[in-house]
Amino acid sequence: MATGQTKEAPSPYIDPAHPNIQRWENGLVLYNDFITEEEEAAIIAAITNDDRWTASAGKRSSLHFGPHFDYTTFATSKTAYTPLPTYITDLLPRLPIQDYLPDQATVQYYPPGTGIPPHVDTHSAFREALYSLSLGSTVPMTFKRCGITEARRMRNPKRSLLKSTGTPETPMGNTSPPKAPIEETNVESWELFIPPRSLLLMTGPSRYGFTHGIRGRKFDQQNGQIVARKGRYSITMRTVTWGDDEGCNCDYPGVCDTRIREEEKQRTLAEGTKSCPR
Ligand SMILES: O=C(O)CCC(=O)C(=O)O
Ligand SMILES: [Fe+2]
Repeated sequence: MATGQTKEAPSPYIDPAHPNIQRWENGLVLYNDFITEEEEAAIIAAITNDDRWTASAGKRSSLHFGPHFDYTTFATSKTAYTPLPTYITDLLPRLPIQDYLPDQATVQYYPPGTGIPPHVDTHSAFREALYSLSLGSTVPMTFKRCGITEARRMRNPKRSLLKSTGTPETPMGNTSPPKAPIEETNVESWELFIPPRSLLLMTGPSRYGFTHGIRGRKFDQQNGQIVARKGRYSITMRTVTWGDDEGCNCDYPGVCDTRIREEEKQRTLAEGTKSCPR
């Protein structure tokens, strides 16, 4: 159900030969029934058996595989590493893009009422394809085309990828006093209901130039019905770039960490030139 400017997702393109696959113009693809109910139950059992979970009632919690995702740098840790479990490696040969495969995964549990703030996964940290496998409950995910608001938020020093104070509960790390809201009109923003057992793939603009996030609600309005959310697990799978920072030419400099770092470097140089006594 639309909230503010957020609308329902536009109609996807569906190839009649593959009715389970929905594609959007911005590069988003949803593979419905990517896994069976039996596979879902087995994966949930394996996830819940992991002895690294710590009690955090009523909060989103996560487990990391491959190089651990670091919520202070919004990239992967250079030191913390856990091998991918077989319930993830077994899925790799079935992923739609086989040119390169995920080597990092974050498993998250969302109790009803929790979500994840809108964010763009760090451009420089991961290759293009981002996957999210959903288990347990349908949730609406909001996709918003990035504009001035996101560019400003990404440049907030408290959020900065270099000086971030972000925590797992605030991946955008934006903890400063709110600035005057920016008037944005006609910004593309829509909610897509993501069912359990589906695989979401973000590529192109949906990966680089749209935020994605989940509002923390206990109930959702879906097709005119109020539906209680259940607990949801997701497995986000990504391919680490391993520090091959070759600059970036993406079409979204406003939310590109590589460009922001370059801006900061230029600003520091300019300030150094100004203060340098002749
Ligand atoms: O839970 C999800 O499906 C998405 C999680 C996500 O966006 C992330 O971990 O970056
Ligand atoms: Fe994400």
